[in-house]
Amino acid sequence: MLRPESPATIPECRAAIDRVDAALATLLERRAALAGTVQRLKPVGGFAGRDLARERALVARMAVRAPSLGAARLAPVMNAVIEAGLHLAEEQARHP
Ligand SMILES: C=C(O[C@@H]1C=C(C(=O)O)C=C[C@H]1O)C(=O)O
Repeated sequence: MLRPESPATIPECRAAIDRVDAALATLLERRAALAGTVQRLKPVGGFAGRDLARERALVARMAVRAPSLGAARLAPVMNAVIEAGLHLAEEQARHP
């Protein structure tokens, strides 16, 4: 995890945001790889095997760690993340 910072100027804030985005990109890449492995292991992978109950549960767990955003704001973010992973997995299944 990145250590918390309290930047005071716009350039400092933007530099701190860029550091967070770099960490997010690394985590998103790792997440997509793990979610892709799950798609290959599930009896029905990809969009056809979507598990909305699990998606709601992971959003609820994340909301505990991100209380300002809360589940309602995290849900569309994670929906986009999950769908990006499913699109990638389906593409990789078509072109291994
Ligand atoms: C990864 C899975 O497949 C899908 C993708 C998910 C995800 O990216 O977190 C969650 C649930 C499923 O819709 C899974 O079933 O665990």
